[in-house]
Amino acid sequence: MTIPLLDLRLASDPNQKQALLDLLKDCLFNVGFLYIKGHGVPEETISDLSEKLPSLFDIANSSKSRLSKSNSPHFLGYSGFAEEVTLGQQDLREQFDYATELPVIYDKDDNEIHEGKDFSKLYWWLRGPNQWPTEEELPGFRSALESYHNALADLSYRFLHLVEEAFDIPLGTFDQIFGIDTSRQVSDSITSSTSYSQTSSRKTYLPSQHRIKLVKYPATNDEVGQGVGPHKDSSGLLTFLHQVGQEKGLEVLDKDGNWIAANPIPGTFVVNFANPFEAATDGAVKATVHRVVAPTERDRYSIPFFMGLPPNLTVSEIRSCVPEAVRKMRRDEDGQEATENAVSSFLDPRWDNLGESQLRKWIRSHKDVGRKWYGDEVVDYYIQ
Ligand SMILES: O=C(O)CCC(=O)C(=O)O
Ligand SMILES: [Fe+2]
Repeated sequence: MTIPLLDLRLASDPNQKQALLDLLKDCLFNVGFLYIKGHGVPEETISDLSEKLPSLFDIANSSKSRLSKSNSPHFLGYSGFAEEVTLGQQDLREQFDYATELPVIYDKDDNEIHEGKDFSKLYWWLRGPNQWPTEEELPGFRSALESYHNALADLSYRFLHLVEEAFDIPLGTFDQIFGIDTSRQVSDSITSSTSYSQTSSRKTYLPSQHRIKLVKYPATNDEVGQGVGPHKDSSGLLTFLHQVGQEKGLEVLDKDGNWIAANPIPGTFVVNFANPFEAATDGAVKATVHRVVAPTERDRYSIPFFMGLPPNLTVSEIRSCVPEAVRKMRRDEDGQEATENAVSSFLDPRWDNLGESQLRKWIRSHKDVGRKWYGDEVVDYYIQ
């Protein structure tokens, strides 16, 4: 089985656009992952950030400690080699987590009223500033990362407009949940001939927090190891992954349970569908299971961008953007019960707000940070 490669430039060619949308539908409903090219992100924006990664991971240990995630209630910053665990096994990688630069809006004192087991507003504390190396430590890093962030956010909105077209729903249906006017991208680059729906005023959301991970998988010198264990992404709706250089290791699970290599292809991003997408579509689009086999000879670097969702968005609200015709596809295939099981593993009704599932995810993968900032009672509640 080969992973489809979609050229997004075909979206602006009236003769080829339908073929692109048909292929996208196949990726959404049958394959589960894809590469994209012709995505409009300038090559220099990608290389400016990618080429700084070796120096970023080579900064002094004292700088890494200063930037440690344990300093951040927002789970932003550095985590050391093999500090994260997937499926009970250590991941052989180190990473820096960054996000849309946002001010802290969470007020701890305001939330003291939530006593007992009501932690339902704590997720606002995930929003907050990044931890940056100084200009002396890594010249130009912050501006390279911010440019990359902005370009990928723009790409994610444009890509979502194509998904809307593949779902046969009005262009701009999802715009209302991003709290910004994405109509500019619609007219700029996807199409000028299709109309899009006006954003509704029923509920407004603050701008999303997108997340970017900068990852290094050091060469293991011939030992086979787990770079990152099999998982579905849950930090947003869609993931756009840039694999730096030619190091292999990424594998995706196909419908028949086979691991398929998703080797780097220059000029492309790999696109994954994340858990909230699976929930929004009632399992019609399944979240992609993937893993990374640790490289044996040369270090491997990668940059996943996770398209964020507003934390106070509920699963039922995002579901209401997806038409019944799409959501029932999974039900027709597997029956009602299978749908419920697939979706409930991610979204327990106890944490219906996406923000709460995010907080739970971060606490589960970094319990020490959780205990330090959120306390034992909260951590024990979420890891049960
Ligand atoms: O490094 C990669 O290629 C994939 C990383 C990944 O799947 C993740 O961080 O969620
Ligand atoms: Fe992932």
